[in-house]
Parts: sequence; structure tokens; C-alpha cells
Amino acid sequence: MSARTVDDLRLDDAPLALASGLLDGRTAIVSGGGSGIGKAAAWVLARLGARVAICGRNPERLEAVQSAFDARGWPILAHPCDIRDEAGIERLLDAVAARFGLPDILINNAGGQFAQGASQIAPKGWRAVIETNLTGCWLMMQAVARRWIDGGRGGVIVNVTAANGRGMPGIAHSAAARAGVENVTRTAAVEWAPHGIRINCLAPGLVDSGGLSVYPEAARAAFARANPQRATGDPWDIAQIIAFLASDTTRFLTGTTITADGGGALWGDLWTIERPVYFSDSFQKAEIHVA
Ligand SMILES: CCC/C=C/C(=O)SCCNC(=O)CCNC(=O)[C@H](O)C(C)(C)COP(=O)([O-])OP(=O)([O-])OC[C@H]1O[C@@H](n2cnc3c(N)ncnc32)[C@H](O)[C@@H]1OP(=O)([O-])[O-]
Ligand SMILES: NC(=O)C1=CN([C@@H]2O[C@H](COP(=O)(O)OP(=O)(O)OC[C@H]3O[C@@H](n4cnc5c(N)ncnc54)[C@H](OP(=O)(O)O)[C@@H]3O)[C@@H](O)[C@H]2O)C=CC1
Repeated sequence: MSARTVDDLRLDDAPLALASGLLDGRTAIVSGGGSGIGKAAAWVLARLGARVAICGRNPERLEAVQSAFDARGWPILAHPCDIRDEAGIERLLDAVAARFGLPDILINNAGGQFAQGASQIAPKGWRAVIETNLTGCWLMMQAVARRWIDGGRGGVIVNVTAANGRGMPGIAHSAAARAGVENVTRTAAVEWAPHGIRINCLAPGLVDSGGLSVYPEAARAAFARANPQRATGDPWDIAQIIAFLASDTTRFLTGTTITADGGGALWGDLWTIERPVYFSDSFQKAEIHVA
């Protein structure tokens, strides 16, 4: 039996908002299910009764979640896959089909970016982030939807984006990609409605997952003050909303985005890179020099 971490114990004991058994008999794929929000989502879905398949690039993270699931007697498939690789996605879906049959739910959670000022982002870096967050998410959506359409049945997709309504200073590439996902979600929600496919986005604000460690210390120190709640979210908060969107509870909801950001879209000042002097409290307008 694998060691139980404090983290896993919390995932076991944190209260569920939805009725246990709600997802009995369902199969869910969670991309990026080896860490952070995706791992919490895998736990919530399993505790609600779903069989879970997780993917990501790093096999060790997936294996750790697999061991924890095995220890609890929960069905799981852990399959390494880069969501930018169409052939890899087909292999993932074949593996899910062989183990569990056609999935019912896709949680498109894998993603991320690096923080850099917009004027400095290299073309390769821009492409890496767009390929991951827009194209990768799209390839997963389309591959699963095709199998549902070919199989004559519907399903549910939840795309995890990021709260981008006011732009995202320091991660322009990711903001553009997430806005693209939210738009293609609206389009596909219409096109695929006749097939019984529902698609929604969940746009988190700052969530205290391990993922935030990639940001500069000065930026991280301000994250918890960047919304009216003056707090970061927790992966469990986000995972519960993911499960809500994946369940029949939301059967009349499609093509929309739920933002879970502590009100950050309304108030707060978020910088993922060092805050430019222009936006500091001490900045005086006279400091602007026009040539
Ligand atoms: C408000 C915040 C809200 C959001 C929070 C979260 O999402 S938390 C979740 C957070 N979790 C995550 O973000 C996890 C997932 N994120 C990732 O895996 C990476 O950030 C990825 C999306 C770039 C993909 O990775 P990959 O393996 O495909 O890419 P690669 O490593 O091979 O780089 C390709 C190119 O990108 C460029 N470049 C890359 N890094 C930097 C940098 N620091 N600096 C500058 N540039 C950088 C560079 O051009 C590089 O090419 P080079 O110069 O090397 O020839
Ligand atoms: N935490 C936050 O404040 C916020 C997070 N988000 C988004 O929520 C999602 C989950 O992030 P979070 O849990 O916080 O951070 P993590 O860094 O823990 O999660 C990102 C996950 O995505 C996987 N991943 C990244 N790139 C790929 C790829 N090309 N193919 C397959 N898997 C990939 C990673 O696994 P591996 O490295 O093994 O591939 C990892 O499991 C991400 O899309 C993130 O951008 C959005 C807004 C705020």
C-alpha cells in the first residue's frame, strides 16, 4: 500500500458538495490529473462514483495518483500523454476504451504557461503556450467528441481555462489561448448540441496549487491580495465546481464559462511578473516622459 500524504488525506476527508453515487457508472478523463487541480478533480470524481483516467507528460506523477487510487480500491487508468500530440491522444482514448469503454466525461485541465512581459515572449515560447492551452485542449475536445458522435452518444466536456476577462498581465500568451478556448467552447456547444454533447468552461482565478511555484516570489506574495476576498482558492474548491459541471445537475448548462476567482474579475490588481513602476503606488504622472 502506498504512503498516504497529508494532501491525499485531505482529499479523502474534505466534504463533498454533491451526493455520493452521483457519477456511479460514469467514466471521466482528467488531463493533468497527476497534480494540483486535476488531481483534486480526479479525487472528487472518484468519490462521486466515477471511474477515472488521468493523463499528463510526467509518468511519475500519474503513477503516484494511480497507487493512491489502487490503495482505495478505486478504478483508475494512468496513461502518459502530451495533449499537443494527436497520435498520443488517440492512443490515450484507445487505452480508455479498452479498459472502461467510451468515456462519459472529459475534464480538459492540463495547461500552464511561463510569466514574461509581452514584449519579450519569444515566438517559440508563444507557440508552446498556445499549443498547450488552446490547440492541446482543442485536440482533446475534438478527439473525444468524434468518438461520441461516431458512437451515437453524447457526453460532457469541462474546459479549465483561467480568469482572463481583463487580460492577464505577464501571461499574454495564456490569456489569448484561454479566451480562444472559451470562444470555441461556445461554438462547439452549438455545433455538437444535436449529438447530446455539453461543453462548459471553468475559469479559475489564483488557486493555491503547486503550479503557482513557477511565478516570481514578489508576484506570488501579492497573489492572495489580488481579489476582494483577499485570498487564493484551493484545488478542492475548483474540483467541486468541475464535478458540478460534469454531472447531470447542470444538464441545462452549455457553452458558458463559470469564473471562480474570489471576485478578481471585479476588483484587484494581478501581476504575474514584477509590477512595472508605472503601476506602483508611488508612481507620479509627471514621471512619464514624452519624447
Ligand atoms: C494568474 C496566473 C494564473 C495561472 C496560474 C497557473 O496556470 S498555475 C499552473 C502552472 N503550471 C504550469 O505552468 C505547468 C505547465 N507549463 C509548462 O509545461 C510550460 O510552461 C510550457 C507551457 C511552456 C510548456 O512547456 P514545454 O516543455 O513545451 O516548453 P519548453 O520548456 O521546451 O519551452 C518552450 C519555449 O518556451 C519558452 N519558455 C519556456 N519557459 C520559459 C520561461 N520560464 N521564460 C521564458 N521563456 C520560456 C522558451 O522560448 C522555450 O524555448 P527554449 O528557449 O527553451 O528553446
Ligand atoms: N493554479 C492557478 O492559480 C490556476 C490554474 N489554472 C489552470 O488550471 C490547470 C491546472 O493547473 P494547476 O493544477 O494549478 O497546476 P499544475 O501545474 O499542477 O497542473 C498542470 C497540469 O497540466 C499537465 N500538463 C501541462 N502541460 C501538459 C501537456 N502538454 N500535456 C499533458 N499534460 C500537461 C501537467 O502535468 P505534466 O507536467 O506531467 O505534463 C500538470 O499535471 C492548468 O490549465 C492551469 O493553467 C488557471 C488559472 C489559475
